[in-house]
Amino acid sequence: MTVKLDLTNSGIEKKIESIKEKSFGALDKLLSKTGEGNDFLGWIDLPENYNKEEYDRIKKSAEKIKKDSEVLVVIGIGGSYLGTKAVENAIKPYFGKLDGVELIYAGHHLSSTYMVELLDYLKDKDYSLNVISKSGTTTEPAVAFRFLKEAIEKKYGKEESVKRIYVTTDKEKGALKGLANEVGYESFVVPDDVGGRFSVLTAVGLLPLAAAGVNIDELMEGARLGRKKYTTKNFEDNIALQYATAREVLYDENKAIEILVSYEEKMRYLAEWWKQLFGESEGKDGKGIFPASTIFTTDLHSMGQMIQDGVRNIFETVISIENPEKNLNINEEEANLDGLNYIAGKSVDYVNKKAMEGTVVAHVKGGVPNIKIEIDKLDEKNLGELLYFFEITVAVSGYLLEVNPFNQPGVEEYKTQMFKLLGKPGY
Ligand SMILES: O=P(O)(O)OC[C@H]1O[C@H](O)[C@H](O)[C@@H](O)[C@@H]1O
Repeated sequence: MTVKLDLTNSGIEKKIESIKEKSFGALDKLLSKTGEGNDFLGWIDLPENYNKEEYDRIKKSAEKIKKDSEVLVVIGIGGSYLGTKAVENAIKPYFGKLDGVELIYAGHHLSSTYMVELLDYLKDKDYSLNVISKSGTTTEPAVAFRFLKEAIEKKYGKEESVKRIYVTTDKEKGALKGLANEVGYESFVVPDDVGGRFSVLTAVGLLPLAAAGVNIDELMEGARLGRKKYTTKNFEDNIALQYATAREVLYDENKAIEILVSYEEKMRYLAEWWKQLFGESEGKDGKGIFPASTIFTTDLHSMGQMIQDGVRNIFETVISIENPEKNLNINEEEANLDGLNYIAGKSVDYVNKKAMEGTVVAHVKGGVPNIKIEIDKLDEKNLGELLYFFEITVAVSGYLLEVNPFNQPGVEEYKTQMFKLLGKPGY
């Protein structure tokens, strides 16, 4: 077992028994494709059932990008960039990069300052663009692409720039597809039945990740393992089902906020990806657990007070990484002026783990139930499995909540209001 679940500090182990059957029903609905949103279930079989020709083309394009570019600008928002950023940040070293290009993100907000500074930064870099939008019509990446396309064409000329632009979008719909067809950009497909927030294991995530030097074969292998484990119709063996059930019980007990906690800074963006996955899937019809995230021990010094003593509507889900990639021991110092000799001979990770254990005790005592997810180490394979684990969990959770986990009608509201203010035709 690579991903493990520990519910001993959740305080609800007995209650889980009582809704086990309901959870089974939810998983069954998902796997038999009879629930709401069943036209968006392509992600379930994706680890096995993906387009092999396209997968090879992704690898070839990644090699070409590595050869002719120092930077790949990933243009996308929401599900079109968060999975990439989550995996990239979890895998790459803190300082420097893997054996691949530097990924720079664009089109994930509308900061004019960012765009000016990015265009300036790219001036003396060799770069390529990967514009990613399932709908092909999202404003933020469209605006960014307009600027970046102009810049790349100016730098390399029309002909060469076409070979440096990669488009990932719907197979036939949307403005981006139209443009790609017209100009002849190398294109990749976001399958119809895979929603944006479930698309990290399609070309959406795989092309930029491969270009950055992430091992996408291992990522897919992990997801394949996840598919075997988390589609199992056996409660005792299926920890995604157990996690979804625990969340449902806690929500029934008015724990309306879930904080995803990690003690590893590299997991910051995995939590951002998780927030979109859970927030967009569950938050509807006046229901849903609000997904939040913290990195400890950093945020214990800022959010710790609120978690320990504030409104008791929180539970925590801690992702613990058993073995850090790297570790170092704290040395003994004769003078001991900093008073740290009591931990001399211990490793930094040992201190981190004790902080984790102590925090669990403190928060549980303070009325914050704790769920622990454990992985043995942070690598592509475990990440692939973890991504898939969360995807199954959120689908089952959504059905338990009796919402459609696969749409996001609420997101349209801000767009409508913004378009009205901008004077977009038809609004
Ligand atoms: O890939 P796109 O179609 O550009 O969508 C990007 C994102 O924006 C939308 O507004 C949705 O709420 C997200 O689910 C989606 O991931």
